[in-house]
Parts: sequence; C-alpha cells; structure tokens
Amino acid sequence: MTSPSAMSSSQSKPPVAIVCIGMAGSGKTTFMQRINAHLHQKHQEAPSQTAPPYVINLDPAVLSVPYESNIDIRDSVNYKEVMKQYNLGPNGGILTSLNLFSTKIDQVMGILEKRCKPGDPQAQQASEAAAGARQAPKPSNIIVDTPGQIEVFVWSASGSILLSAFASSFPTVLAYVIDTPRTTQNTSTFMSNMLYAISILYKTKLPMILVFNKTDVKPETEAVEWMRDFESFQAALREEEEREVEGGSTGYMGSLLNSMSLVLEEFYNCLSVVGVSSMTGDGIDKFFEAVEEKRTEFERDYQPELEKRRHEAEKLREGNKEANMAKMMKDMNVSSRAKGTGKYAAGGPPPREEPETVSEAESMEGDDDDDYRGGPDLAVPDDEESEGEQDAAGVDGDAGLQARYAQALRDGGSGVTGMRGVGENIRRTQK
Ligand SMILES: Nc1nc2c(ncn2[C@@H]2O[C@H](COP(=O)(O)OP(=O)(O)OP(=O)(O)O)[C@@H](O)[C@H]2O)c(=O)[nH]1
Repeated sequence: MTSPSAMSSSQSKPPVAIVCIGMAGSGKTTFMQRINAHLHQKHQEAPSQTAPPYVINLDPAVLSVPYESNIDIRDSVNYKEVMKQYNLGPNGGILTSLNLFSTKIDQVMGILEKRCKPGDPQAQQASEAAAGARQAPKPSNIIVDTPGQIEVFVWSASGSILLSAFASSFPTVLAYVIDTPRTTQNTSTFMSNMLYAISILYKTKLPMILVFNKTDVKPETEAVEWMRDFESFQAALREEEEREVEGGSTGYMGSLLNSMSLVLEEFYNCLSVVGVSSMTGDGIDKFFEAVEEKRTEFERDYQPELEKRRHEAEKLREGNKEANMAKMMKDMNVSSRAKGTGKYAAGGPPPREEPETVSEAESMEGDDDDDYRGGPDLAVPDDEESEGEQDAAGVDGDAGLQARYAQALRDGGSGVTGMRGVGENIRRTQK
C-alpha cells in the first residue's frame, strides 16, 4: 500500500498527458481503451489515491469510440458539415475540423488546468482541514486519441498548437503505436516505420515511447533486437537478400538499410520501447513504467528547452511589436498628412506631379502603395472622431494619439497565444 507521504507527493505531481499517435489501423483506439480501463481499475482499487484519467478524443471522423471522453472534438465540430460547407475531402475535413478546434485551445486548457492540475499542497491541506474531509484526487494521466491520418495531426499547424499547449501545462509524452506483425514483416517496412517515428520525434520535440502493439499475434522481441543490435538487423537483411523476400530489400536498398541501421543507433537510444497487447492487456504495466521514466525526462530535458523556446518566442513577439509600432507611427504620420493635420496641415499635401511616362506612373503607384499601407484604417474614422477628440488631438498633437496607440498595442499583445488576446477582446467588446 502507498504510504500517505508517498501519496501526497504523487498527488502534488501534475498528470502526464499521453498523446497516442500511430498509422491507421495500428490499434490506437484499442490501446486507448486498454489504458483507460487500466487506469479506471487502479482508481477502483484505491479511490482515495488515484482518479480516473481525463480522456480527450481529437479524432473528428471516428463514428464511435469504445470509451467515454471528457472532451470530444465531435462535440465542438461537425466533421461532415465541415466537409460539406467547405467542399472538402475526408483529409481536408479532418484538418479543418482540427483547425477549428484549435481556436478553442485556451478554453480546453482552462478546463484541463481546473480539472487536472494539483493545487498548492498547503492550500489544499487547509481547505481539507476546514471541510473536515479529503479532497478527491486529481487524475494522474490525461490520455489523448488522435486521427488515424497521422500526418494530418503531426504535420498541421493545429496539431502543433494542440501539442505545444499540452506541453506548456503538463509533462507530455507521445505514445507511437506500431502494428508489430505488419512492421516486422520485412526490414524495409520496419525501417520506414522507424524513419517516420524519427520525423515525428524531431517535429514535435517531445519524449516518445514506441508501443509495439498486437504482441498477442507476434511478440515484439524481433523488432527490439533489430533496434538494439544492428548486427541482427543486418543479418535479417542478408537473409532477405538471399531469399529475395517479396517487399524485402536487395541491391542499393539493402546497402541503404544497412547504413541506416548504424546511423539510427543514436536515435533508438533515446526511445523507450514496450511491447503490449491492447487485446489482452499484456505489457500495460510496463507501458506505465515507461511513462513515468519519460515524465522525468520531460522535466529534466524538455521543459528547460520549452521554456527557452517560449522565452525566445516572447522576445520575438516583443521585437515584432516594436517593429509594428514603428510602422504604425510611420503610417500615422502619413494618415495625418492625408487628413490635413500634422506638419502638412497648413499648406496641405505637396502638389502631385503628373507622370509623363507609363513606367513613371507605375513607380508612382508603387510609392503610393508603400506610403498608404494600412494608413486610412489606422486613422480614427471621421464619423467616430468627435469635435472634442479633434480638439484633444490638436492639443496633444500626434504624440498624444501615438501614445494611445502604443498603449493599445502593449495591452493587446499579451497572453499565451494571439488567440487568447483576440478572445478577450471579443468578450470585452460584447459585454
Ligand atoms: N490481435 C490484436 N488486434 C488488435 C490489437 N489492437 C488492435 N487490434 C485490432 O486492430 C484493428 C485496428 O484497431 P483500431 O484500434 O481501430 O486502430 P486505430 O489505429 O485506432 O485505427 P484508426 O482509427 O483507423 O486509425 C482492429 O480490428 C482491432 O481489433 C491487439 O493488441 N491485438
């Protein structure tokens, strides 16, 4: 039994977000169902220590899922309607549904933080003492199912937004589910799948567990051996060449695979590998041990890197803000010229010279474009500008207006994402 101190320390840890990705048919949904059942069972065995997992379904096209989701993309977006309205095919429909859902990421994260993040232990103890009862524990895992069209999730902007939002609040781990019998059919299929895993690892920059699924059909031992010992992979390759296995590799492909097996050794070392059967439940305990290992790795290696990237993005945003402001100030100068205020107020704009040739006319049009980009929009519209305001602008001059715009820019640019700022703006204006 877990000691109370161990329990409280595990309670103070944030839950690990496990994002299940994998090729269509690799068994993601069955795997999700299995880990969900496993965590529910843990909760039933010790209800005061663990809570059931928080379940998120991000597959908009799935007809039914064999588990209950706390957040389901299908509640927010109607995939079929999206396809119809935007005249899209199935993949475009999934991508657009994910894009639409990702615009709500701040709400999703708000819910997740409220439901899953452990509070301050001291405040919790105080409120438990005041209520005279223990608070219900928070989930130790958030589990996320993704669309079978793996590239739609991993290579899309919305996939990146969703993953980085999870990773900014919780330790986040990718469970890359692999169909073991199919992948170990021959060395080239195996290598293709491994290369895909690498590309995802480098794209997402998140810790990854390779989950060799369907071990009830074929054990993962061969795949693990190929990963851990390149000589055994090369022996399998030679054997294929001798037998000329269908789909196997001969000639230049064989030598490419041979070299790849050496190059990939480094990559394999940074992965955790487990064999599971989502059908029978075999290997699920090992999977959760790997999740805990990856949590430590996330906190040690990935979090500082994420913080660094966030800091750099923040700096870049600040830089952009400055640049935007400089541009806006330039535009305002121009717009005040256009409105007859500012330094040209007395005499009006300088007389425009008539073009004498076509190329001169074109270059003059180009000049206009440069000068007036955004100018009229940024100037206060005539119908909104009251007499008093005009006076104030006259008193403050451009400096007063510029200060107000600068303040607005400063206020508007904060928040985790641009969207949050926009959302707040909308809410404020709709009050
Ligand atoms: N024998 C065996 N079959 C499995 C296992 N896991 C999944 N399957 C089967 O593999 C097929 C695909 O499983 P799904 O869970 O639907 O796979 P998926 O990756 O979610 O599929 P998409 O949603 O289309 O991407 C189903 O017929 C499952 O019954 C397993 O551990 N053992």
